[in-house]
Amino acid sequence: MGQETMVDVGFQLTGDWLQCSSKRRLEIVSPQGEVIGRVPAMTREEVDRALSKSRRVQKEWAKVPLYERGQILLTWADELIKRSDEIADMIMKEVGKKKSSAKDEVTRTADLIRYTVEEGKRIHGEMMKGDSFQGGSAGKVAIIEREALGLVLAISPFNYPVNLSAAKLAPALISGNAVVLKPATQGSISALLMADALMTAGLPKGVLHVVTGRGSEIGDWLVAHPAIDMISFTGGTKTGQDIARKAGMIPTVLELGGKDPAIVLEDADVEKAAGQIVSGAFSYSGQRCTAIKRVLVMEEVADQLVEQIQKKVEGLRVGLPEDDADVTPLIDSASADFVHSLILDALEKGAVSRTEYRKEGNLISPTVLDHVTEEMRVSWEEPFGPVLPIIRVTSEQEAVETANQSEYGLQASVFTKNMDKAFSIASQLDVGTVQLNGKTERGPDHFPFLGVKKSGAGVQGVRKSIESMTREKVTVLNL
Ligand SMILES: NC(=O)C1=CN([C@@H]2O[C@H](COP(=O)(O)OP(=O)(O)OC[C@H]3O[C@@H](n4cnc5c(N)ncnc54)[C@H](OP(=O)(O)O)[C@@H]3O)[C@@H](O)[C@H]2O)C=CC1
Ligand SMILES: O=C(O)[C@H](O)COP(=O)(O)O
Repeated sequence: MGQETMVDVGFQLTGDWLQCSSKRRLEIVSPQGEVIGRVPAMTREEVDRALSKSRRVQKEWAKVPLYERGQILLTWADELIKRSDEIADMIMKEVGKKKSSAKDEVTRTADLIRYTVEEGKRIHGEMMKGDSFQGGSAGKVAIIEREALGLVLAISPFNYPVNLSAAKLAPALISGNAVVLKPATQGSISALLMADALMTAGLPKGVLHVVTGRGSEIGDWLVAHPAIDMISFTGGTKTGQDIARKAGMIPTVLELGGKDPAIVLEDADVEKAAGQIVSGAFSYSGQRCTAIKRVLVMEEVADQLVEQIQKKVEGLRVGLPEDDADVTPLIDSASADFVHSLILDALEKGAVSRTEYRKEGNLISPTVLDHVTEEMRVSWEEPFGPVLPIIRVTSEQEAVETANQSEYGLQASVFTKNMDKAFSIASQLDVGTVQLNGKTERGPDHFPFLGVKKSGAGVQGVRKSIESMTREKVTVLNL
């Protein structure tokens, strides 16, 4: 893709850069409000055309020896590293992530692809003999293999446009699936650059299609398309619920919203906890599903913790991604207005701001709200922005109950030096993952990653993703 096509990119159809027949384009507007490019708004007919050959192409791809599929993916990882500056630059412009984090996203993606290839090669299936079951015969032998599901629909969100797309593509492709990727509209140029690196690496034409267009316009068409065999979605809870309803019997993995609490007990290393909480709450301006989105702190250490948090927040750089600021403008004005409304609601209801609150366009200063109570929306709603509510509690039981009252259940952190208490609290929390004395986060990427309640269904993480995109196939030998 040359420099001019960066401004007006085509879409990936059967491995070629094509322009849409409809000539309709979507403008990609940066968080600072600048138009940085245009992508095609594909029509339903074009989506149909893209998907119609997928089944045949997938069957051919699944026959390519696993080692060779792996080599293509490894070349893709190398290619991403070669182009990491260009891709990181686009991530920075398109979704407003600071350059160093954008670069980390590309490196992390290459690492994830390499690990996926290793893991994919080690999935060998199993063999069972009938005589281990009462009355069964040793002459009956089951060979259990894992085979690709077919065509995987990967739908990714804006906040990791490269990493969360590749985290679906790599496991799908290593196990012999074809993929149609629908990236978030804001983030789609970065995703297309990533896909271009994969085509350069030698992925056969038609194994991957990248479909651009508003989810609200083509999403339903894609999700309910008869060619789709599996859906891997990361994004908001409401969108995920809609998809689950429309997908019917198609297997789905959904990674959705969160309201991750950090529980701080009276014996915690308060300074360490504050450092982890600030990094967990404010990196990429809080636009992470795993961001710490509320603190539940024991009254005895609350003042001390708040003071440490405040000090560390004052050290955050607020500004533009180009200046490598920690807190940068939010993805769009709707998000910024939503976060603003949560902060105002809390302040009106008596929360005390420990930081000076400012909003300029989509840039919201990192905001620490103390004495937050359950009447305030920010106690329960996911801001996806740089605001941290502090809720003071008087017992561990209260902390656990408040944590579990959320409709979300992605992750939680517990800070304490008492490991017995830590494990006891962890066992009571209704979440996918509990981090003891560390911030909530997805990585390392080979760990299982999942949400319960409205945070998701199914599990990602390299091996788990491969398993979710394959099924068992049993052949029985009757000797
Ligand atoms: N648990 C997890 O792993 C993660 C969860 N998230 C969650 O995602 C949200 C923020 O991401 P955001 O991108 O705004 O989420 P959205 O749910 O708005 O969008 C996610 C993806 O879904 C697409 N989409 C929108 N409507 C439909 C539809 N009807 N059918 C099919 N696809 C559709 C979007 O396309 P388009 O952009 O064109 O609208 C985009 O590609 C937060 O709630 C966050 O917590 C984010 C990252 C990780
Ligand atoms: O998209 C997200 O927010 C994630 O999947 C979380 O990833 P992270 O914990 O590595 O930021």
